[in-house]
Amino acid sequence: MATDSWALAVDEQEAAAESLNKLQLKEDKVEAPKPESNGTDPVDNGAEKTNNEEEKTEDDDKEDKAAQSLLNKLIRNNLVNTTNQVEVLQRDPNSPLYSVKSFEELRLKPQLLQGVYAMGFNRPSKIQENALPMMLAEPPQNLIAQSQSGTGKTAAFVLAMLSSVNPANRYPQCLCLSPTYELALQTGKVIEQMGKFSPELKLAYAVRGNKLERGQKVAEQIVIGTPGTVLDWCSKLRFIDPKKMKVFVLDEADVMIATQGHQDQSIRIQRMLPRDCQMLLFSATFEDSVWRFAQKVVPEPNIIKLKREEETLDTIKQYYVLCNSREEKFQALCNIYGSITIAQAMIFCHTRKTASWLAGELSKEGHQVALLSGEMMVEQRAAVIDRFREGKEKVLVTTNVCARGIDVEQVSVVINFDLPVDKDGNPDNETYLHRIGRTGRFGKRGLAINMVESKHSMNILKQIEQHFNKTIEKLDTDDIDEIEKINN
Ligand SMILES: Nc1ncnc2c1ncn2[C@@H]1O[C@H](COP(=O)(O)OP(=O)(O)OP(=O)(O)O)[C@@H](O)[C@H]1O
Repeated sequence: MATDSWALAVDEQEAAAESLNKLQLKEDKVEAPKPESNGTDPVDNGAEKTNNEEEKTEDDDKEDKAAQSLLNKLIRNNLVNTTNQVEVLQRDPNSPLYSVKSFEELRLKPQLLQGVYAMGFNRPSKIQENALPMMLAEPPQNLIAQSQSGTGKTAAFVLAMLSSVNPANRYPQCLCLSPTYELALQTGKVIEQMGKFSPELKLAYAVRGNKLERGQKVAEQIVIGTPGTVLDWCSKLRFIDPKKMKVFVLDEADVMIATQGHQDQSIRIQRMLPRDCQMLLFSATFEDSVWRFAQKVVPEPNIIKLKREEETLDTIKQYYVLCNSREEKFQALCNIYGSITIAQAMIFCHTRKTASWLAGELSKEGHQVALLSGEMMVEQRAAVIDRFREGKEKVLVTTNVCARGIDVEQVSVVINFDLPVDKDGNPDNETYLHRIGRTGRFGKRGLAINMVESKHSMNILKQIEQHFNKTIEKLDTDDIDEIEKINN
């Protein structure tokens, strides 16, 4: 497998850099000054927010699905540990259900099997067990597959594409759509790695900045690209003949539909493909909007879903600490650090401003602190997470960005310096679960400590307690004996 003429040329780096910059979230906005605290007991203080519960600015850690997906790929080098079961809905329930426990059973071409093993894959993942036989079946089967990120979807459809290509034919036979330039590049890398022992198979990148001569035809058998450029190559520019496609993959459908333009372009591309082209669609999540899109793109699909493991907080001890101000919260944190041994901790703040203030204060106290926030480039975030994972820093201060997906085994304590709330100020239970789920992984015991600084945040805490039907106990951080007990 090689990328020849279409491998990104130097003069196209500009487009790449521009595209990468898009992943950089906007700069902090200056926040309006807040009124002074009246200094009364926050818990009896009405439902008002205190001066320390800053409003999030609109752009503060705006959710960027493409950035999160890229980050997950950059920081992950292994399959997500999952014991989940797969649910398979076959289009033809009469055909025997077939799943494989080994790659040999798939009767892959020897070079591909070699590629699979060279990547360090010993056996198929849960989703691959069921998806691969379906994708490699004769006649080809359409598939809509949903499973969490990191469960092996990319590897599965790459194998399906590589298997169906006829290397003797020098025109595109497999087309894969990715939502962004960077994600296309990541998938391209997997295609190159897995196709390493098949030098006759070639890959082209249909991404912005990759220009061909007028009248030229793509000779590579596999094309990976973003919807806008692929559409141009298939229609206006006619670099590709869509009628010859055998496999069409739409990857990261949930990220794709976050951009309306991409959704429309994908549908237009799909309509140019021949009826017998195999359609495969993958997504990590499946809200209604994704389903509606999937059904437009994939006719008569087989469906594979990974049943979500019930997330449980049973192994995590949860406490709250009552404070009056941001400074008191910080003091409580210092008391906790002074009393118990903490291998590694993650501390979550509501805004970037609080996070950087807290990181500064903790550094002054002599802690090795890493700060992770939304205005960093995705590559920088990945580097911070890697360092933390390696134990170079013991404390990671962060906002909601990156609450998901970070998997650091050493994290023994999660601190909600600010409780998670949604944009309307209501408790964000899902984020709470994700945050405190950073500790207590794989059945280990973990500790979660919530800082409460007003009646408002106490109400939020109570609602979180009710939602999870789990008592969150009060902790007096002025009492060293009491703090020591929580670690037992
Ligand atoms: N059968 C396997 N055995 C071991 N590792 C695997 C296997 N399949 C995939 N992997 C590895 O697991 C990681 C995640 O796989 P992959 O990227 O295919 O997941 P994904 O579900 O497509 O994730 P995303 O939703 O983020 O795109 C990769 O590092 C990949 O190399």
